Amino acid sequence: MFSTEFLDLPPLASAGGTVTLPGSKSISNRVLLLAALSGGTTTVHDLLDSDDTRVMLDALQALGCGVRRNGAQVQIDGLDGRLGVPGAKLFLGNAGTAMRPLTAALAVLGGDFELSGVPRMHERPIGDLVDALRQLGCRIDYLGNEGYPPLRLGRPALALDAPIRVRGDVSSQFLTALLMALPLAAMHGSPATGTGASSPPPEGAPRDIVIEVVGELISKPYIEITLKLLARFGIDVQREGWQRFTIPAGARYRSPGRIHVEADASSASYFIALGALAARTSGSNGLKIQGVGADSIQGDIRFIDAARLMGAQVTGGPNWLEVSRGAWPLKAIDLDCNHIPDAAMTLAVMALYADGTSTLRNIASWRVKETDRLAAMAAELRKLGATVEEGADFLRVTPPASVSHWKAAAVHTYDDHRVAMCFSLAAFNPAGLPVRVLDPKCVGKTFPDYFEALFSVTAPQPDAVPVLCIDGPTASGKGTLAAAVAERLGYHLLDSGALYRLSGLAARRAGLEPEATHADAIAALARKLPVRFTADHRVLLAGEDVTDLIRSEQAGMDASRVSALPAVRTALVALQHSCRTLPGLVADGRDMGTVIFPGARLKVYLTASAAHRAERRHKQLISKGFSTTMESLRADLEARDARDSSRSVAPLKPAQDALLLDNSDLTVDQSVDLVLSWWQDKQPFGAVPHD
Ligand SMILES: Nc1ncnc2c1ncn2[C@@H]1O[C@H](COP(=O)(O)OP(=O)(O)O)[C@@H](O)[C@H]1O
Ligand SMILES: Nc1ccn([C@@H]2O[C@H](COP(=O)(O)OP(=O)(O)O)[C@@H](O)[C@H]2O)c(=O)n1
Repeated sequence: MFSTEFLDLPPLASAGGTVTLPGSKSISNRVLLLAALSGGTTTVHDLLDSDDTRVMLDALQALGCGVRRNGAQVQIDGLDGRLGVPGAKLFLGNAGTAMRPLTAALAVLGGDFELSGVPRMHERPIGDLVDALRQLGCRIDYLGNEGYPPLRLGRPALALDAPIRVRGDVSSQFLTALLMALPLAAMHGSPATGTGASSPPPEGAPRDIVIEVVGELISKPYIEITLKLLARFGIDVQREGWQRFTIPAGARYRSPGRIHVEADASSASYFIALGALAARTSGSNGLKIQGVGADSIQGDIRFIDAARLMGAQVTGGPNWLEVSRGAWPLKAIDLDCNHIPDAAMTLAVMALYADGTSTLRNIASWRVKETDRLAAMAAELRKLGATVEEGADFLRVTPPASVSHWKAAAVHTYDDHRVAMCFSLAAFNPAGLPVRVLDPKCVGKTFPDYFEALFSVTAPQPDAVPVLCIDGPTASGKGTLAAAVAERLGYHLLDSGALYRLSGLAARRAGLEPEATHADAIAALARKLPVRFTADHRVLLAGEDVTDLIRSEQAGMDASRVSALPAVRTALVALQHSCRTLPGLVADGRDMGTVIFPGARLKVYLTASAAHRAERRHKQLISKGFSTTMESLRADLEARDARDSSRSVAPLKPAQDALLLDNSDLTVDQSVDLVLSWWQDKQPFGAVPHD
């Protein structure tokens, strides 16, 4: 996951290959709650690992459920309708799929619970659910604003004789919450008085429980998911149209033992759109999406129909889809999107590539999601150059009038995963502009590795992957600076010195003195270096961890000597070029800006006085347990400077267009901030990274 302040997406050109999607958020959290309410143990396969599911798992654990994780598999020891650790205070982040069903289940069960979340959660209405629950005798108090979390739940005196009425026109999550909670009452009958949290509700006469929906029910497909999952857990709800739902008397949750979570159909929408709007990467067979098929139980899968209307070609099987570009430009649409509220956001971005004005209707529910999505989408689409009309419940998008009307935008994401994922698709703009996504980690809500998945199936426009070079003499702080800058930008890091150090080590191990007579043999070793850089910054040579070994002064000297051999330098070129991958690269060395990446967008030539460098290296080596003296170090580094600067091939010198930075009197943080400000100046997003 990218946890950077922003992520710059270079202009993208094509898509191809296979992407495997994470499990659905809606299904994951419903399954977790149902497993918790059932008796026995449920093994959940392919559970989504995200902020919202973690929130739910933590809450269930706090309520006394056994939770065991084993990769994408989780075992839940259910409590057979007897959930409840009295006095539990549950923090539910911004997870509506946890807040609503838990409110209902805990309010029906009774106990002293407090449910709260992040500030945005306290702006998301819950009054209609609370009204419905109060109607049936639940005791619920608002701890903040009337109609919104946080909530305190007390002990109910359930009255289930009359049908329970719930509004269906604000969010279908209210009805889902009631459908999942009320079998608790049907299971035990309706107690006349409140029940203790830790003791089972007393038995009464089991009776049918009826829910009536007031107003037109929105997001019906989500209710279908709820009903299908309830059936898997032994509860067969009878439905009359979308107005009346009956939970039969004596209904009882039964664990299915094991259950698989489908991949998220809303997440699939970004890749369906990608296949529809990107050219096919040469040599690939189009874009395959693994984990969800056209017969999915999730309503958002109907996004396929909308994408087809816009021109996408979609085929598929039970657990996969294949998408490619059909009509191009895409065809403008005018569509009622009530049945695909989440995925419809993706259509708004596809509309940027359409042949006219598109209108998305009946999407008022966007206003009460993670953010006011109608306002958010309108504002961010406008930043890209689109003309947008925002109505109470519709959005009308006209693409930029011509290529030159597209604008490079820093997209604000409002802590809303879907806004971030949608706008990544703007990187296919015909103007070849990059797109900045602010706060990219918000995708953690449902799809933590979204951007990694996107990069794995997309190809950039030629030469579009940005490179930032940092060259300079030994111990000037290149490695430190490069690593910090790469981390702040979310870019890959090329420590080219390590490649020369590894080549020197490989030569030594092969019994070759690092000198000209062995140049070809060492070059042959360098060309096939069995090197691997791990995510935790270790360097492996043929599987052996040599991270510390290659940092000795001896290894540095050997590196300097092999690096003077032209054949070795040539042998390492392809490996260095192969590191330039999405979303970008920070390259550290001696000739990054002069030879390897001459077209790099920013080149920094980093120096510090010999005295400062010797002192820094001394501290560094002593802290790693190597014994050395300042005098020998200074002599070594001056010898290395001389050799690096005087060699015939790729001598150490600043590139003509490099910016010089003498950091003798700067701290590491000051150097990092300065280089990032230079980088920022090269971007088309304006001076400040925020809007
Ligand atoms: N601006 C700086 N001020 C003080 N010390 C620094 C600075 N930059 C780097 N250092 C320290 O100097 C040492 C050598 O830095 P390193 O990044 O390994 O240099 P290089 O890659 O250029 O050989 C490290 O211990 C590092 O923490
Ligand atoms: N791009 C590069 C990187 C390193 N090198 C050589 O490899 C040696 C080790 O590189 P390094 O960056 O790890 O060295 P230090 O700067 O840390 O001493 C240097 O002394 C250079 O001679 C090079 O020639 N070209």
